[in-house]
Amino acid sequence: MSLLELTDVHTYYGESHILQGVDLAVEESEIVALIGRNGVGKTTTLRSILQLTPPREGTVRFKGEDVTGDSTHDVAGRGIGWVPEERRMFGYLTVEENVRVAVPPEADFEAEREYVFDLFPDLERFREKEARNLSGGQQQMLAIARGMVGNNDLLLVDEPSEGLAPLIVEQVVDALREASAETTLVLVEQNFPLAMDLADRFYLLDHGTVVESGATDGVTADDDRIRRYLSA
Ligand SMILES: Nc1ncnc2c1ncn2[C@@H]1O[C@H](COP(=O)(O)OP(=O)(O)OP(=O)(O)O)[C@@H](O)[C@H]1O
Repeated sequence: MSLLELTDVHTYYGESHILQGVDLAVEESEIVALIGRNGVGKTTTLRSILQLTPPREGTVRFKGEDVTGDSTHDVAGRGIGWVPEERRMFGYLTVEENVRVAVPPEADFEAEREYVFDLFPDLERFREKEARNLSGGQQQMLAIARGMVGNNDLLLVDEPSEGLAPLIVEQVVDALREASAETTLVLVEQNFPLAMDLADRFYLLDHGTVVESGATDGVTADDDRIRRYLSA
């Protein structure tokens, strides 16, 4: 049984048929990258998993259970964390307060704080700093930390390297590697070499379906089967 399984998922925004039968599976402790041009449905796939935009057809299974049509709150509560593209944090709250608001009421805040600060010691140094005063890389790290809170078994990360300078991207990659020792990762990533470097496997999307997939080992952007879907 796979940790996450999407079968023939069709998702719409109004009348726009965005996902047109997505099939994918993610095994425990893997890092899986979703790649493809702008607008092919990568973010929509993450939204479909979380039931933020529930699929109209097909099924999403997590830990063997069909979660299609469940509330996002319930799906997340089963152990799925989300790091949205826009990072969504509270700018006027400190790093520590941002972690605090991510901790579910029933969880132990002290334990969760220790867990994320152990994982990301840089954040501990900035714990009193307001999130709006962090650098882009530090904000991304905080967003990842917030996604890790609650002992999630799966973390969905949307465009972690977007808008970051190369040196900062390296820090974020390190943070994701730290995270992956603890949890399974599915990431949407536009930076193709980075996606191949970080992930174990990839799914290449085009027009709302998976057109290629496999191990990332040795795959380059020059690969014919990749190039025709990535170049404009
Ligand atoms: N809320 C929405 N309402 C209507 N259409 C949407 C909405 N969000 C996204 N779309 C459209 O759905 C399609 C897929 O978007 P999606 O964000 O999943 O693409 P993506 O592969 O993640 O690309 P990007 O890197 O641009 O985010 C696009 O054509 C986009 O314009």
